[in-house]
Amino acid sequence: MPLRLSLLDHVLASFNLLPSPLFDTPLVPGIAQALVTACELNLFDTLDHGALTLDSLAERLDCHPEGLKLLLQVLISAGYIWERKGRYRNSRIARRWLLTSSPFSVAPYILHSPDIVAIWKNLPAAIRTHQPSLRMPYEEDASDPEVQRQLSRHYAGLAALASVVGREIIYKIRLPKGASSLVDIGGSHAAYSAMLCHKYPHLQATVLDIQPGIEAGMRTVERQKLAKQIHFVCTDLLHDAFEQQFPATFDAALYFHIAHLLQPEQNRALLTKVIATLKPGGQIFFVDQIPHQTRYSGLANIMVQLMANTMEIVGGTCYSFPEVKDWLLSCGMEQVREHRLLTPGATLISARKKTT
Ligand SMILES: C[S@@+](CC[C@H](N)C(=O)[O-])C[C@H]1O[C@@H](n2cnc3c(N)ncnc32)[C@H](O)[C@@H]1O
Repeated sequence: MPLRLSLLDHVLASFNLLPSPLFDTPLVPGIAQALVTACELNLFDTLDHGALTLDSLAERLDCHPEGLKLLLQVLISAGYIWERKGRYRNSRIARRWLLTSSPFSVAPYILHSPDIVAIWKNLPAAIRTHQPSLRMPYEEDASDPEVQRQLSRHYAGLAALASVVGREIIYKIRLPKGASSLVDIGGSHAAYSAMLCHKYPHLQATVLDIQPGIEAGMRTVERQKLAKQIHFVCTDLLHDAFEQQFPATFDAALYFHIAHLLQPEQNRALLTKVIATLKPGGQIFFVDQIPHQTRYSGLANIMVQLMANTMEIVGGTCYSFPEVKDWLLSCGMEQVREHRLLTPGATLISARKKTT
């Protein structure tokens, strides 16, 4: 965690004797930049095979030792690096969450985070006008090399996030008995479909997305050798009648992190099409940042609130459980249930398609 307060800091802060707003900025953004810089330099992976002295680490990272020392000091204070007798090594946090070799690595999301921070520069305009001032990244011209790089960071970041939050979600998902087919709406990187295919080896998953998303998904499929189980269909979810290609075809649908991108009427229209692709009794699994479901976690609260602010800038929003439930019931679903997750910031909702 970036801000590690000593007991004295805590006591002074609790008596309101410290200028706490100065910790939120510029301290936290400064620590964030140090972390992004370390990931861009590949610092944590370089320390994966053991502790190194400043000079040998600087040589491997092609940095000046005196410059690198300053960065290391911040990373030590923030809890990412340990130093002993002049040798530097990864902390437990860095080993679990930042190494390419770790199945829990969120490093790709850290590398993507400056793109999110750049969106926040438009927050004042969005708050004043309650109008989007930027387009969604998916609406940008995907033939532009800079947009391609940005989308590639975005999908890699989302896939990394899936490796963290996905385990708990996939553990909680119980597909209908004998289920053999799944549609993953806007599934792009295919990480959730891949986890479900590992859990249900007879499952066939179809990922619907735009071409740049599919390219990210194909990399996952190739890495995890799932070409026989995961297939891709390039479609515009909002404008194409994909449900005509798949009438009552699937046992289950994933609708993960899609709702917050869309207006309520768009969600209702898209869900209607998705549900038309489900067999009677088929299930939909919905994951998103849901406000008011997170009273148990301060972290979850702030994550959902920041997501709502981000979406305000690009024309989306975060929806409450009653709103989602209302869409699902009006689209012919029943048994709408909310499943609490320990991982902060996401909520799983499941529902079943009526059989009559
Ligand atoms: C926020 S991401 C969610 C990705 C994935 N479901 C997850 O939970 O990590 C939204 C996804 O919707 C896809 N998408 C956005 N607009 C789309 C459209 N009009 N047609 C098809 N896919 C779209 C994006 O490419 C992206 O993969």
